[in-house]
Amino acid sequence: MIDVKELSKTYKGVEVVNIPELSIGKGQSFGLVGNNGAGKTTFFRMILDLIRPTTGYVTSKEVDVRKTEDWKYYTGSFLDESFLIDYLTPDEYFDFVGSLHNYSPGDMKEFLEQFEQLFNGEIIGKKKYIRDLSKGNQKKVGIVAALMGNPEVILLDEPFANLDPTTQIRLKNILKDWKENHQLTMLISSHDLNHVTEVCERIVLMEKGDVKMDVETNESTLKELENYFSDY
Ligand SMILES: Nc1ncnc2c1ncn2[C@@H]1O[C@H](COP(=O)(O)OP(=O)(O)OP(=O)(O)O)[C@@H](O)[C@H]1O
Repeated sequence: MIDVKELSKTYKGVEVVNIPELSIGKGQSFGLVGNNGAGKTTFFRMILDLIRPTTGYVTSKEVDVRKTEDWKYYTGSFLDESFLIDYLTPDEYFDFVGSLHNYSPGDMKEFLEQFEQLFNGEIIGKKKYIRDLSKGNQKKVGIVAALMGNPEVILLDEPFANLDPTTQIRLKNILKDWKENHQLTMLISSHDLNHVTEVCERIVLMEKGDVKMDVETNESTLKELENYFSDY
């Protein structure tokens, strides 16, 4: 589904991403971990064609993401708040994103109903601008908007950060459900080793731009990661 070849990014002579080859299959849940500055967000930004690689390329369904817009129709993403339109209310923002996917009011109602628990009564119908929401609630808006249009692929940067424990558990269940029932390909970067190993069937660990570990998640993965980071 997503393939990376000879991908690198260099800033001022420092290589911050260097991934010779990596493939993410359709329906895979792919977890990306690594300390601050490891290159996770830079990697995701290159997948989304938000920054230009220094070398190499990313393909989605075998087409270079820099060469067409086709992948944008089946790819949802939420990397940070800059993906939102913060002078809108969540309702207005969902209507806007929904209009891009030709959602009818009925479609929208049905779609949003799935997230009632996640929203916890704080998002819909509150007449609050997105910029005035808490960081966690902004994140909920961004993640839910990224799921609109039933994407085939979703990229989420730190989806669990800023969420309260109850919401983290709800989000985990939503992500697992979408992977199961919508065959969603998920790319998730996270510092939360517990959550990411629970949600993702594959874990890639980056350090200073390089892939240091690429494993299928099993019962010892969490321990291995904890050991890796504690010995770092
Ligand atoms: N526009 C830029 N100009 C210069 N350096 C940059 C730029 N963007 C990112 N970097 C550097 O690239 C490296 C990788 O950053 P990146 O944000 O991808 O790491 P990360 O793994 O997502 O980190 P974190 O876990 O802190 O979010 C860092 O050293 C960062 O300072």
